[in-house]
Amino acid sequence: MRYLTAGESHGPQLTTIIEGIPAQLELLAEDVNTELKRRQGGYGRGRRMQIEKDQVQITSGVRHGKTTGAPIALVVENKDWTHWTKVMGAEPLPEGAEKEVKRKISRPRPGHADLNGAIKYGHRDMRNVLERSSARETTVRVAAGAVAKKILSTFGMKVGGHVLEIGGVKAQHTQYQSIEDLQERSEASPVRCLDEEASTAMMNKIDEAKQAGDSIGGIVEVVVTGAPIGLGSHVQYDRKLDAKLAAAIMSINAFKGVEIGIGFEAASKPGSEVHDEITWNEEKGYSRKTNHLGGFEGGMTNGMPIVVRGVMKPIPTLYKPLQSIDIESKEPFAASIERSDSCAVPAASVVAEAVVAWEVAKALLETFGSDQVDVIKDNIEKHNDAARKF
Ligand SMILES: Cc1cc2nc3c(=O)[nH]c(=O)nc-3n(C[C@H](O)[C@H](O)[C@H](O)COP(=O)(O)O)c2cc1C
Ligand SMILES: C=C(O[C@@H]1CC(C(=O)O)=C[C@@H](OP(=O)(O)O)[C@H]1O)C(=O)O
Repeated sequence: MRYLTAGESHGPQLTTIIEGIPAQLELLAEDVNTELKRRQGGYGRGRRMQIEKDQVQITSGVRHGKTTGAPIALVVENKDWTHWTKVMGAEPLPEGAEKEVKRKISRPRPGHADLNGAIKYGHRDMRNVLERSSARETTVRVAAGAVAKKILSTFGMKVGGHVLEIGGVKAQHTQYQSIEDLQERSEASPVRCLDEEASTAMMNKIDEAKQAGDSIGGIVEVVVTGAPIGLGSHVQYDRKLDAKLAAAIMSINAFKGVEIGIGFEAASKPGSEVHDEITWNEEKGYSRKTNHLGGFEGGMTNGMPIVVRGVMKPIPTLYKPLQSIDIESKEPFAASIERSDSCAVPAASVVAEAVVAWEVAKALLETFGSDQVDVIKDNIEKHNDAARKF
């Protein structure tokens, strides 16, 4: 199972081609659109999200609501494209037309990909970098994640995500009864936080940051339930599923850290308070009294819920200018900008769900086969039965 994405932030569309999805999986455009809508929401977003109304077109690999086993192509249009056709066209500009299009971007933003990308690829117009480094790309990663979520739900696994912290405001009440409870309550909060009091304080923080021309980051958490024991493997470094999840979270724009389970807290605790004691009964088989390690030992799932956290830095584009250097004049300047998000942590929690779902679904198919749904289902049932009695 693999996918690539293509598309620029202000180009005509974003595309993903997904390979290795089993045949006979029920998949509707609506399954994808629900996730796209969730990613567009969340308090703290800028004006761009009022322009876009993300909707997927499934152009390959699905027929009459079911996957065929062929590559799946998903396309999402950029509504903003109509304002950018001249600036972003693929054809060479006609003579004299350069003046009509916006001037070259020569002023890199601290914290964004602008300067490094310009030097690496030799672009004196940094638009060639920012168009692709933009988190607009996460639209189609969420689309691919929606397909992964469909695989997981078909085999009894569920994914939920929520926000734990924004701009230093920490959620105090993060307990949930079930994954459905987590999903419902995070959906009801404009910042996707389970703690109602903290939600309000987070929104106030976002307003304050916006008024001050600043931006803020935060922490998100993703939970996956129902994973069989043994996804991933201890036998080779590049088969450890916890490592793949860490890379997936770090691949999201602006993410700077990852924790599995209690993560960094483990540094200050004795082993007796970190390792999860093992139990067994006939009905459930092996289980754990606690889940400090977030569902992983030896790079493999242990049957407990997978718990992954990620930290997002504040958005780099600021209305309050930071100093930078114009690459043409080599003079310092204070950046001025047209529009940006002030906080995208709630939206990023949806992206985090998608990338985690993708890695877990991929590991699931690596272990149990990838051609057709019913065969995979049988394989999982047999495995779960054997693990219970083991
Ligand atoms: C959902 C989402 C929305 C984002 N919106 C913006 C934005 O409006 N302005 C901005 O400068 N960066 C935004 N970012 C962050 C940048 O894309 C990111 O900082 C940039 O690609 C550089 O990568 P790095 O921060 O991982 O080094 C957003 C990130 C995410 C996940
Ligand atoms: C378009 C999206 O996010 C964009 C991510 C982004 C960035 O620099 O990462 C910059 C902004 O784009 P623009 O400059 O066009 O306003 C965000 O709106 C999206 O999430 O769909």
